[in-house]
Amino acid sequence: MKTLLEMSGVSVSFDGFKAINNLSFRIGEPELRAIIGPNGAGKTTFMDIITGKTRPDSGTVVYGEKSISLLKMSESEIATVGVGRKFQKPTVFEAQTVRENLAMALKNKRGPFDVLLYRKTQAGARRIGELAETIGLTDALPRIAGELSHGQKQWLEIGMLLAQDPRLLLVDEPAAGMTPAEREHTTDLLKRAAQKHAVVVVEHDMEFIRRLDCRVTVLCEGSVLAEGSLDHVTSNPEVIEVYLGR
Ligand SMILES: Nc1ncnc2c1ncn2[C@@H]1O[C@H](COP(=O)(O)OP(=O)(O)OP(=O)(O)O)[C@@H](O)[C@H]1O
Repeated sequence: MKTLLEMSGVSVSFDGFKAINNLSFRIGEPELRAIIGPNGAGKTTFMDIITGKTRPDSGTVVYGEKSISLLKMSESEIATVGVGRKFQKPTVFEAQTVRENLAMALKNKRGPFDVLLYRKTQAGARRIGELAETIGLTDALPRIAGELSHGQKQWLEIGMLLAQDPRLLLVDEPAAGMTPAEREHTTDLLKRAAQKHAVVVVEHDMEFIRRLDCRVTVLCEGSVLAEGSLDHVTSNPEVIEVYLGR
């Protein structure tokens, strides 16, 4: 597995408080990685640094074969090189159908006016079909997105991110507000996405993480406290003390 993103010695302070403290992290492509840690551990800040929303005070973040520095790029440039982010709250176009949402999200090199045209091309229709299958919304394609359940909206948004062919997908607390059946579907979906992409999932729900069955990074006070299989990290006394034992 080749490395897609490597963060080394990254620190960031907010008003003198070190939210990220000499953090080093590496993810391969493809790979599925879960990030856990107590409140305030720096999980959101970690993702903000990758997407360019927060600039670190020191350290490096390099990406891709050419090891380009993400720290020199704007948020939109970082998105263009293939970093997609899914926030906790779903943001789909509620008044459009599932099919239209996916069509709008498809990478379209011909400009915005051709979006609906693209939908009608064979390649576009095939890709929409594939995406719908990946996210388990094939039967829902003609439905208005606003009528979907919370879980279905989350899957649609993941599909919209996948439509843009990201190389790295950052997913923030996907299990929140989902039914047990929706959570199960979501873990399957993320595992499928991680066969081709690098996928980082920040989540508190340990059952969800167990189902992801992937390498886990434990963050604490802005640094990596432990890393490895879920069984490995959850048997670490320090992890039990700061996170699990509370
Ligand atoms: N813009 C900011 N200004 C000041 N402090 C901040 C800012 N962003 C984050 N912090 C602080 O940095 C620390 C890390 O926050 P962060 O949101 O990254 O943690 P987290 O692991 O995502 O927590 P949670 O699990 O609660 O979402 C916290 O103590 C937070 O209060």
